[in-house]
Amino acid sequence: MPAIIETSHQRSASYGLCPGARPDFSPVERSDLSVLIEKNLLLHTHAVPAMETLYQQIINTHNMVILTDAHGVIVHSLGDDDFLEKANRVALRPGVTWSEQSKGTNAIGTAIAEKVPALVHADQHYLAANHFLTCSAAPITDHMGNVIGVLDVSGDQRSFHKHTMGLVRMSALMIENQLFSATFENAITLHFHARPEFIGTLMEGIASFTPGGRFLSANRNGLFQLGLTFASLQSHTFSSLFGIPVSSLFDHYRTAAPGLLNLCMHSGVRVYGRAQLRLSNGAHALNGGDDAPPISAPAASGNAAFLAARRLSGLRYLNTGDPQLERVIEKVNKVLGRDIPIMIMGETGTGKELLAQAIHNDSPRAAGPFVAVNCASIPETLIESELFGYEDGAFTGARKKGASGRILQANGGTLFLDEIGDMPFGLQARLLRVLQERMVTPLGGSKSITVNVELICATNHNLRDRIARGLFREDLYYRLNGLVVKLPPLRDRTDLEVIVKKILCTESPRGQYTMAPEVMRLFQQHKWPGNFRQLTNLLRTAVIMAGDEHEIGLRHMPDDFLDDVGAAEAQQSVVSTDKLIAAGANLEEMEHTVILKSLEAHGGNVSATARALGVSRNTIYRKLPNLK
Ligand SMILES: Nc1ncnc2c1ncn2[C@@H]1O[C@H](COP(=O)(O)OP(=O)(O)OP(=O)(O)O)[C@@H](O)[C@H]1O
Repeated sequence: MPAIIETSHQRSASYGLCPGARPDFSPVERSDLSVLIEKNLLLHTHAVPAMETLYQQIINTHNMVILTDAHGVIVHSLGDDDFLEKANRVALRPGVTWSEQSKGTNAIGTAIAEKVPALVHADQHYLAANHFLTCSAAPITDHMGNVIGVLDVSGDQRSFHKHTMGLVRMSALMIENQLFSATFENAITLHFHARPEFIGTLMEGIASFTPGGRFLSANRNGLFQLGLTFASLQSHTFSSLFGIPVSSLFDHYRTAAPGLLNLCMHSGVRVYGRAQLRLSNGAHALNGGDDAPPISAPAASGNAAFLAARRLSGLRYLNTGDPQLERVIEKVNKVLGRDIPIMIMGETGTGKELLAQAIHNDSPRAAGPFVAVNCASIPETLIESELFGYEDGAFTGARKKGASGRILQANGGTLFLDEIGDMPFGLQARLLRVLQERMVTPLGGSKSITVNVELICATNHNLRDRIARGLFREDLYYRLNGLVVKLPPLRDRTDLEVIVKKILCTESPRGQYTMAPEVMRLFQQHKWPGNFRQLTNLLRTAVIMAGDEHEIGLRHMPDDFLDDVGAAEAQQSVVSTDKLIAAGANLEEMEHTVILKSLEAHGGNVSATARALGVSRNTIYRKLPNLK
């Protein structure tokens, strides 16, 4: 008999239980049962979906799935009818307690007593009346490590299956992780694992920190990976555990970088991570995708922790030393909170949305919602209902209860209309009316609702040009352009090196990567048509390519980038060949010059040079035998 069962039998005897005795079957009163469910509501809410999924795995196997509270009282059960009848005979039903004190050795009671998963099979049960059972139970713990309930699968002992225990443990873990995610408000949470593919799975570690970086708690796998007990973690902070400031985690979250953070734990073990911010109104957003829900306002304004978290994404974090951008920030700062619409111009990827979010975060409306709408990405037929909302049954396909619309959702906060130049002409008049009257009327509705939104628009079109072509209303244009600011494209910024360092730091917060000078030179020359979006993606890939190497060189650059810069190089060479021709150089000399120039640009990397010039490496070696 396993040691855990033997110890449990001794405990059962010490409770004065007799193996042959008829156990106490009396369930609690029905009314007490509702109090019990009420008391365990959070556990019940998160456990029921997991129990249903678990039940689907074991359906028709003469088993049942059971949830108990911390004392072993059954709160909820699901089971096969034929087995339920048998189970009833031993009172495996809601309201009955299965603690060891009441039933002797059994999986539920023993899991609670030992705080570990327990499998109790047939005659391992203390009471002879329960020998026909086989039971697998796993305790469910809260964020402090306290057992708050037990998940159990019990069935006829002839139906024993060796995988049942594994299923129960995984389901209990799933419930714990869900409870953990619902626990902390105003916290930044790190989801981490040594293997990136495990993030988002049951195996991930989850650790929550206050916005100031103080450790709050970690789930079971988080504690395991950190290698510290819950008690000893209480004195830790994000930076004492991961060696970087918690602001890096916010930075990663703020830039919505789809890549994972590469972190080094205090133990020296490397892990990958992703940040999640949970705010006091229950709104949360996972980084890593355009479909992340917008952050909306907390119920009560003035929440210090919430505002602290927001400020970490403010305007001053965008200022990396470029004088043009400094002027933009200066101007914007002057109109903050003055009810002046801001129009942001700039090429794609120059950070228009990030600037709009930073303006909101620094404005007196920071505690209100920030709602972003991209007018170019919503089909013309849907944009009206998306913006203005609609009443019950306003059009075919409308949701039964209607929808509030994005303008109303931004009430009390900021509405960011991206690509405003693409707003259908017909709707522009409606938008103008909303801005002038500060009222919105949902589609199909007759009542107007007062709204109070700060408006920020962005465009990369020349709106004057669109007005001249009859595509944009002049009156709306004048209503929108209170303060017009222009974000410089990356190629015109003087702070490229700082930007690169900042992005590298976000991608790999320990700052272990530097750029090879020849790559930086190419970066300075490149036109960056995709601006920040292109640069961020390129660096993200380069960091992965570099792996354990500390310097990012040309060999870590993607081919399309090398092709682009190669083509530009070649063009520059053509210009200089004019000079060579004028100087009377022959073809061979010109070829030498072009190859040498390209080699220089590629830091002497023959493969990159060959790729850029569209020839094989052998050709390069043949033309420049001294290279070998
Ligand atoms: N200053 C910055 N530092 C780091 N990353 C930035 C910065 N500005 C923008 N980015 C990143 O570049 C990407 C594009 O930014 P954003 O969406 O704000 O640009 P945009 O001008 O609104 O683009 P579009 O015109 O295509 O909508 C985002 O992933 C953003 O996180």
